[in-house]
Amino acid sequence: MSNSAIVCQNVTKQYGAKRALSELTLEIPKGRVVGILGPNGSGKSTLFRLITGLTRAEHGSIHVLGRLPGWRTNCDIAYLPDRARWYANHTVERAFSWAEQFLPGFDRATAERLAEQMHLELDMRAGGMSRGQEARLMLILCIARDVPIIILDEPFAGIDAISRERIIAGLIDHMSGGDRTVLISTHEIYEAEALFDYAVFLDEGRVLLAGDAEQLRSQYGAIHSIQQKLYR
Ligand SMILES: Nc1ncnc2c1ncn2[C@@H]1O[C@H](COP(=O)(O)OP(=O)(O)OP(=O)(O)O)[C@@H](O)[C@H]1O
Repeated sequence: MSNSAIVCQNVTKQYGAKRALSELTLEIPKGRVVGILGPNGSGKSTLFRLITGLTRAEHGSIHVLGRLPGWRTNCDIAYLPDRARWYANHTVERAFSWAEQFLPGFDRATAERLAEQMHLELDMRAGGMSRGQEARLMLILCIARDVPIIILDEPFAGIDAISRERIIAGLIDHMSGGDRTVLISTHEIYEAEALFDYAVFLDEGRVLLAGDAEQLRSQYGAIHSIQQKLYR
């Protein structure tokens, strides 16, 4: 059985004349927390949309747990898209009930524990939440699922530093020692660095550098300083 969670071979994705991914080849091992890093427009969200089957590549192949992306592989993926929102009239409690019914692998007890840890009250309505509170709700709905792959697209965007620290601490606590593969794209690399044990640096739809975070650190220094050097 393969040790790879996701395998991309020579993947090219065009949006009209714009090439978002260009002959991208990448192998992500199972059971790692992976930082998908790169400047605006480097192709991070496009890669996630291809993995979740929301869009198709013009060339190349993608395999998720050995299968082509589609509804079967999506039962194995919890995906938090960029700029995700929840139903305004749902309280946290109602969102958890909804998730229990409709999201494969959602565990309510885990969600309630995470909500307490991330200071999110169960009777709050999504419509009355601050951006940071809603971001925490969206994140919990994703990570409280017992699925082999979790994809978080910019989970910390627009969230203040205190809330970010709280979310990252909750994530580290929740993810540590698990056997899930977690892909996280973020520009908050300095704060999120401790989360990653594997890193992929993209630029203009290609992989510039990828590998085990410890090996990269011993070779080049901290992940955030690698980023500074690569995109200078
Ligand atoms: N639906 C679309 N139609 C046209 N062009 C698109 C579309 N989605 C993405 N692109 C383009 O593809 C390229 C890659 O975009 P993508 O959103 O994947 O980058 P990203 O690395 O996630 O960026 P960011 O860090 O800003 O979220 C960009 O140049 C973007 O403008």
